[in-house]
Amino acid sequence: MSGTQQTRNGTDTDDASNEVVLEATGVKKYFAQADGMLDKLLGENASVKAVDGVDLTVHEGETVAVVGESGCGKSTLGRTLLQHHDATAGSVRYRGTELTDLSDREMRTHRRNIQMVFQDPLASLNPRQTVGQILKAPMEVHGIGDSNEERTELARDLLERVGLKENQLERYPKQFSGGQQQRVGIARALTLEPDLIVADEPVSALDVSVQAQILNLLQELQDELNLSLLFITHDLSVVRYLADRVAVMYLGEIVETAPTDELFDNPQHPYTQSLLSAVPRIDPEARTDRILLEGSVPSPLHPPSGCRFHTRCPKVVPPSDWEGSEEAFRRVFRYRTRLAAGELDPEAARERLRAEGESTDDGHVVDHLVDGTLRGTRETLPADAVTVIEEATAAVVAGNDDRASELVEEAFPSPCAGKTPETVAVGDAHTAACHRIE
Ligand SMILES: Nc1ncnc2c1ncn2[C@@H]1O[C@H](COP(=O)(O)OP(=O)(O)OP(=O)(O)O)[C@@H](O)[C@H]1O
Repeated sequence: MSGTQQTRNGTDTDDASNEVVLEATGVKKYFAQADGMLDKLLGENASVKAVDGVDLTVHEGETVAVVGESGCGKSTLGRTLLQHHDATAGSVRYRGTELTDLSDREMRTHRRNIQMVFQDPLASLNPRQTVGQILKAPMEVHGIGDSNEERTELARDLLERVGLKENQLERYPKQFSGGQQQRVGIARALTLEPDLIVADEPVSALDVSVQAQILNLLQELQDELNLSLLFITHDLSVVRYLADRVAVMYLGEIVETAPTDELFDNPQHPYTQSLLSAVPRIDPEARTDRILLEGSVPSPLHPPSGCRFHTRCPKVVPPSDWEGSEEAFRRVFRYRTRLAAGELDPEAARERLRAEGESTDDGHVVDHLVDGTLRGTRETLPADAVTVIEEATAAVVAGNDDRASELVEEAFPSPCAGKTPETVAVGDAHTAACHRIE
């Protein structure tokens, strides 16, 4: 990050004056693939690239949000930063100390400083312990408080601090509402007086009416205790008033980082733009049409080549010698993507023709699939492109999928599929990785 900005609690986050609490560089977390039959067929060395080269910095008193759809690797990133997972590669420094080099025993001391709040508070609280026991257990391990009475007193203070009553110390987690359970989860995270909290979807399991209360609580605590907060969420609307900076994650990579207001006002990456288009905006001028992304996040077992978002990107870049419009290119590129995903289904087409009493020979099936693909846009495409679509579809119907893929990959190349985009600065403290802005 460069330059100066104000954190939500009013302090400057100037590189020169504001200390870096957490600095992740090139962090990767790959999981060995489970030992199933399909996995064996896919190759022994296949690994799930859940986090794949992430750089992230959190300054003192700053809230950084990591956002992205489900399955983008956000939780894995959070857990890897906290050393709950061993990083496959990369560096994680907490106030200058390299955490990935520490032994378990050495890490235990640092855990005091970095705590986690989980999505499902009930699952993360021991049901057989009272709240008092839950709060006092970490204090005992870390030698906080000289006596049980002193620890009980500290636990009471914590409960009050998170908006619960001190007489609730003897209750069990199940006796609390969801929002109250999350308050207990937050109190537990605070027992060791950490200076960094990683909150993984802390409100997404709660009723909407309770979400704002928990977000307010986190913000109040942050102001009061000068905490740094790494806030993980799939919901961009949650971060608007909470985060100082946002890192947008897609399929294991950070694709855009910016101060929150800048990200909302001037998003650069098409993925960010599509996430933002789903956020309700009060200002009518700021409203944009909803950009619907097709499909879900691809498997991190075999992530797409080039820009990982290219298979779903509504702004995929045509090659320099493309003769049609950008819109026309995106249509043929979509065909290429569908074909690669095995979504062109000759048998379903044949069934439909049969049901309609039409001929089901290969020629008719090809025509039916091509018509479905072009759907009244034939005239808007260069003639060569139509020919390629016809030939590739014929290859699919003949059972030669490899030939079909070859044809479309050669005829409809895109820098987005061919080359990984560089992360470039697009403004003050604003970076993005997209071929459109290189
Ligand atoms: N222990 C594991 N072994 C194998 N794959 C895993 C493991 N943990 C996560 N993954 C895979 O890594 C990818 C990223 O998962 P992760 O939970 O980090 O994503 P996420 O963005 O936090 O999504 P969600 O909000 O749904 O948890 C997913 O494809 C997931 O299936």
